[in-house]
Amino acid sequence: MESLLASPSLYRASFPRASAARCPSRARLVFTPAGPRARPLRCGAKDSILEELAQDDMVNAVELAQWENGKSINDIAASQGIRIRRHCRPSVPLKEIEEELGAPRNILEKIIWDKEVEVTEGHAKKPLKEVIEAAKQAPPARDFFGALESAFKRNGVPALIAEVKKASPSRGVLRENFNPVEIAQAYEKNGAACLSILTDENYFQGSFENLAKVRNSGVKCPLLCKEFVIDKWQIYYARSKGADAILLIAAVLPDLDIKYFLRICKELGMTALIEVHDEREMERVLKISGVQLIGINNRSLETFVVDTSNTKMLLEKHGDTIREKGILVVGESGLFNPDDVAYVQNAGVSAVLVGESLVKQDDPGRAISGLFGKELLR
Ligand SMILES: O=P(O)(O)OC[C@@H](O)[C@@H](O)c1c[nH]c2ccccc12
Repeated sequence: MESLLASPSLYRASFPRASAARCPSRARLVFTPAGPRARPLRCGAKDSILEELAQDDMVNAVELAQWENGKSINDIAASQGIRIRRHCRPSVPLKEIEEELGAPRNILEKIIWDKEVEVTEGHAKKPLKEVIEAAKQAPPARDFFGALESAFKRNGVPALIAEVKKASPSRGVLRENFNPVEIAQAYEKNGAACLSILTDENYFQGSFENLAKVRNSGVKCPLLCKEFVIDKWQIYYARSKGADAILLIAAVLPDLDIKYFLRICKELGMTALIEVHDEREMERVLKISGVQLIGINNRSLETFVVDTSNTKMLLEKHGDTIREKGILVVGESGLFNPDDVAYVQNAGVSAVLVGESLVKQDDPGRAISGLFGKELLR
């Protein structure tokens, strides 16, 4: 079976620089998703993306050493300050996993544990090869980053990424009569630069079907697939359904995974929105080359606490580096009125990601001028 949770950390044994002789010890240590006896690791197999990363010196010595020593993904993550653990065994009943790891420590960890199961099912339904092929057949990706840049210039207020969001674990159902296409069209008509479509079903009542429907409805805005990405399969799948951009959450993904997934996005012509919430995540992400777009989430996905001063605090500290690198920043979550938008704009964002305050109103399209205090030009 193909490596099911295909994050690069689980590809250690197939890393081209790793010698075959050392594979057996790594094979014992590497967590394979279906359990320790799942399959022999393919020692000699190549992963061209990792090969490229290594050649570009994107993979640093510490990362290489971690691989070669067969460190588990949770150890690597913890060494980078990541608190979210993976269980890596989607076919094992959750009860058994909880006996070993304890209950999920917070909602984000729970979401990720469920996502591991979901992604494995996805692989079984549609093998990676097929998904890659479908992604390559899809019409070309639209320029998500460019759309944000030009909308910011055109309007003089942060470009809007308007979110098509039915529900969330913190707020429950936001809109009963939920028609994703109608909402998307209303957003576009009223000046949204880009749209964000939630695809997680379990916690946000979203779907890939919604993404495809919006893409096929004639909406021209570039689309962000709002997903909890842990595996490259999801990126190809999102592209095959029409996504132009994908969210990568630094609280969940070790550096190497971010680098690896960025490379896939580049290959597919997609933009990656890298989400950070705290100082440590921001520092990690700023060290990764090729990052164009950073989202600062004002909401902690671990506690649900929303605090817009988070954007200000992180930009006060890192604004200079961000400007030097030409990175564009998106202020995410908890924005309700023109004062909120002005506050994050003054802090230095060029775009905002807004769901609740638009989707809850009778007319989500008209809600846009209320949010900005003026009409947006398209
Ligand atoms: O509905 P709000 O508070 O306007 O937030 C939108 C968006 O920022 C939020 O949905 C979000 C930001 N990052 C995420 C990661 C996963 C799920 C959801 C999110």
